[in-house]
Amino acid sequence: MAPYSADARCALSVNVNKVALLRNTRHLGIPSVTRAAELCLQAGAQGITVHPRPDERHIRASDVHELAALLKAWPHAEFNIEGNPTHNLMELVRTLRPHQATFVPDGVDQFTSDHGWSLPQDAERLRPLIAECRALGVRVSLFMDPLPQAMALAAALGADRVELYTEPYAAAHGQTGQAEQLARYAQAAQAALAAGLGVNAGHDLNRANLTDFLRAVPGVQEVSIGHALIADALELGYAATVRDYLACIQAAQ
Ligand SMILES: CC(=O)[C@@H](O)[C@H](O)COP(=O)(O)O
Ligand SMILES: NCC(=O)COP(=O)(O)O
Repeated sequence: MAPYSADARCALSVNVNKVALLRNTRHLGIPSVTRAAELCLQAGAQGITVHPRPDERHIRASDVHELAALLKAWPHAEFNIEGNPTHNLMELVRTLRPHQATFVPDGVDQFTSDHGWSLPQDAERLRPLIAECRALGVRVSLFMDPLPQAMALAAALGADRVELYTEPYAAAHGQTGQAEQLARYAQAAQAALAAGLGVNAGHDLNRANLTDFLRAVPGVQEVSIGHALIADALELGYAATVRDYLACIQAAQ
């Protein structure tokens, strides 16, 4: 894994879960998930993220296969598949070998992702699954709360990166607790970098809070953004929305 360089720009990976959620409310196949991904890539997004949950409430296994096929035409873009590796994630990783697998400790019926892995408690379950992904050439990112003391444990498991769960920061943005949250995330990122891990971030990031986060938290290589970005795209269109988010990232460089 190449170490993070200060001049590396943070990549935008668009999570298209919510396009699938809308698509699934009728049997018409619209809005198209692959078309949404293609338009976001054409506008400059550096990757596509999906979280195919076991109940297929939004992204279905068929979507994941179709997106993998689409991304073959975008060699510089990355495919990030999120999920719980003890549920349905590994079958997709073994078959499709995405650039990155993000391990998320969600339960089957969970409303949305709302916490990271508990280390060392989860360590021994994760270790062989991380090793299998790496043997397949798939980068592993662990979805983590911003706990500095957990970062060395994540690295010791063989993870390549952590994804900092950013909902607590997003909830505090624009409030009195914003600076305290940013300090938490900066400390966690510094601990991750010191442990040789790459740093990703995601959950409830949006155009209002993204630049402040990237200015305060060092070394973020990738943000995966879905809910707010797709909501913005309903108003602005995919291309203009992606360009706005890229501008938010650029403003922090
Ligand atoms: C792991 C994470 O924070 C999100 O990527 C998650 O995929 C959101 O899932 P829903 O889109 O089902 O809320
Ligand atoms: N890993 C975070 C992600 O992919 C999207 O999260 P959100 O922007 O939908 O909250």
